[in-house]
This record gives sequence, C-alpha cells and structure tokens, in this order.
Amino acid sequence: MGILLKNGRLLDLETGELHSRDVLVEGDRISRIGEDIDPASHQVHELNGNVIVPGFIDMHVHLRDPGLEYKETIETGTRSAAAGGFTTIACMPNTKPILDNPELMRYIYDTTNKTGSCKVLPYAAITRGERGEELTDMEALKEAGAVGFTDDGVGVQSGGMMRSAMERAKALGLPIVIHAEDESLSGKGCMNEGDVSKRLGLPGIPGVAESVHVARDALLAELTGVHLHVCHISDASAVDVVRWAKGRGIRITAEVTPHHLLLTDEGIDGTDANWKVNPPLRTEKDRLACLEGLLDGTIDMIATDHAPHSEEEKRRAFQVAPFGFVGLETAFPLLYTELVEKAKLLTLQQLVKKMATAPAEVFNLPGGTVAEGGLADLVVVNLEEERVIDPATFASKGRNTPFAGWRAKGWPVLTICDGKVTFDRTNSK
Ligand SMILES: NC(=O)N[C@@H](CC(=O)O)C(=O)O
Ligand SMILES: [Zn+2]
Repeated sequence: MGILLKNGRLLDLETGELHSRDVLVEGDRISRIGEDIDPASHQVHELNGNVIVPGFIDMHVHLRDPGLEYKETIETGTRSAAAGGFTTIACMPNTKPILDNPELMRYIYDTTNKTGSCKVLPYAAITRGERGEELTDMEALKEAGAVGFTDDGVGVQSGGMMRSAMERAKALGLPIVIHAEDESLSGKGCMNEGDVSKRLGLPGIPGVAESVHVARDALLAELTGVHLHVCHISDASAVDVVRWAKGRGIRITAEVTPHHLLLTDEGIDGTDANWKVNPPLRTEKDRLACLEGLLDGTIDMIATDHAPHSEEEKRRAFQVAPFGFVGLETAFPLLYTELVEKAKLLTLQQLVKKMATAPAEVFNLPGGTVAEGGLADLVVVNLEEERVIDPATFASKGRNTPFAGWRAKGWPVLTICDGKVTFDRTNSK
C-alpha cells in the first residue's frame, strides 16, 4: 500500500508551470506521477488542486536541544518544521553544552530517530565551547555526521583561528558556515546602528560589524579553497562583498532570512523584544540589497534562523532580552504572500528553488525536486488559504515573532518526509 496524492497541481521547476497530477509514494520514493492513478488499496489524500512542491530545506535552525529544552526540543522543533513544510533542517551547535564533540552529534541523530518529524543535520562547532580559543576535533565530528562547522551565535574573532579551521574543513570536504560578527564593532549593541537606534537612544550594531567579517572570511576562503557559507546576511555592504567574491571565483554561498527580506529597524519601538534579532533588522536600503542579492544569485538560499526563546525571556527589556525569532511555521506563507503575491518580485518557482532546490544543491543533500523515482520529500501548499498569524497555534515552543497578526496565504496542508506523512490537514482515507 502506498500513499496516493489525488488531484494535486505539481510545480514544474524548469518552467514554473503547474500541471494537474496524481503522485504515488511507495516506500521512501515517488513511484509514479500520472494524470489519473488508480486509488487501488492506497491511502488517498485528496488535494483539491493544492500545489505540490519539494519539501523545504532550512540550513539554519536552533533546536535548543540538549540543555535548553524549555525553549525548544528536537521533538517540538521538528514538528514545527514539518508544519512549515520542511523535510530537512540543519541544527545549530549553540546548545548547552555546545555541539562540539562526536557524542553530541550522535545524540542529535538518535533523538531525531526517536522523536523527529523531519531529517536533522547537525552542524558542529568550529571551536570548543564556541569560545574561539581552540579548534574542535573536526575529523571525529565529521566521522560522527557533522555536515559543516560553525560557531553560530558568535563570530570567530581571530582571523588566524578561522584560517586554521578552514584548512582543516577543506581537507575534510566540509563547509565553514559563518556567523559574521566582529565583536569589537558590535559591542553591546541591541539593534541596528542608525537613525532609529539614535532616536530610541539604544546602543547600535553597525552593518560593518558583519561585512568586515564576510570580507575577511571570503579572502581566507580564497586562500584555503574551503567552501564558505555566510549565515543570515543582512547588510548591503556584506551582500556586495559576497557578489564581489563570487565574481572572483571564491567558493562562497549565502543565506538570507525571511525577516531580513520583509522587515526593517523602522518597526522597532524599543519596547518589544519580539523585534530583537541578531544580525539586527536593518534599513530599507539593506533590505532592498538583500532582495536584489537574492534575485541576482548573490544570495543562494533562504534560511529561517528559527531561534525560539521563552515568553519570559522575550518580556525582558529590549536591551537585555535574548536575540532571535521563530520562523519555521511562517516562512513560506509570509514570503509567498509578500514577495510572490503582493510585490511580484519573485515567482512561486523562484521561491521554491530558494527554499528547497538551492540548499540541496549547495550542501549536496538529497531532495529539492519532485520526480518519478526520486526521494519522497515534498509539501503540499494551499495558495488560497489565508490566515492571520497567531503564535499561540505554533507547534514550536517559541512564540517570539514580530509577524504576529500578519495575514498570509500559502499554508502547508500535507508534508511527506522520506515517504512518511509528517504533517497532515487533508482528509485522508
Ligand atoms: N539569530 C539570533 O538572533 N539568535 C540566535 C543566534 C544566531 O543565529 O546568531 C540564537 O541562538 O538565539
Ligand atoms: Zn547567527
């Protein structure tokens, strides 16, 4: 018995056209795509013309597990991912303890096997405890399943340390993934440095705190030949540096978050820490530079930087509350509504490529397409269904989003990962 998706519209990633199709899933594969597949004894999901696209892949998620389970667990975080249409996510090592040894890589894989609703690929830390002082055992971490190295949450302050890390990652064939932040420039800043921070009297984080690290690491990537991936790019000059580096033939890729594509620091009033994130929301000029970079291929993919915190933590004063937004459950509807439907800056095809195909290609992962014989990682979205974003309904433990109350269309109705239903709002029989 297979899973039969009846009367869907399959997005053709080559042409952008939608074709009326049935899709049959058997085992972990798509065994058939056809115009009228016999229901036979299959479990049938009536899709009513909803759109079938490849499962989304998010290369930047904070699962908070182990050690910070009051914010999120592998179980709740992957359920949130499945509800958002994601079938693969990469988790960040800034947990407690930091994911800096092979046992913790195995903990992530084992716990995902037991309680997960999507695939989880762990990143390992570059330095022990993310303290920036000594490198982790990168060989052993690769052996235990690390997909790349990052000290996300903090920047690696020493260029010499970064160079050594890159040399070893290059020898192992794994990427270095950077949280670009020069702490001598970001200091105690809690929002973007600019007109708004001055008006509010809050300490700012200048855009150059990000771009000087992107420039340093791009040049070190040229020297070492490693694949450098830039996390959550937010600043116009950082986008320019990545464009310049790509033009020079440096192996560099970049991601941008939904919030940096949709929001600016103008939304911050200094009272609500649900607007506090790192890197900070920047200016309209930066937002437009991120959009332009996404469109011209400078920025390869979209990643949510899903960063759950407790309500108590986010009720603290703006200056002392932790940085971060949840994002898994709202990423697709927000981007579809704002950039595809309203602004018409992206097509559905382009958005899906940035959320599924590109991460698969850049990180050499299975998935990213829907094809006969291919892996059954897919999501069905209802492009007409409109809902108001209500954090109380999230599968994530985190409620911290600045998008509460926004209207959005394009909600996932069915997610299938490795041939298994991981999220379902259809009436299956
Ligand atoms: N993005 C954030 O604002 N916060 C992240 C850390 C990070 O991704 O830098 C977190 O772990 O909370
Ligand atoms: Zn980060």
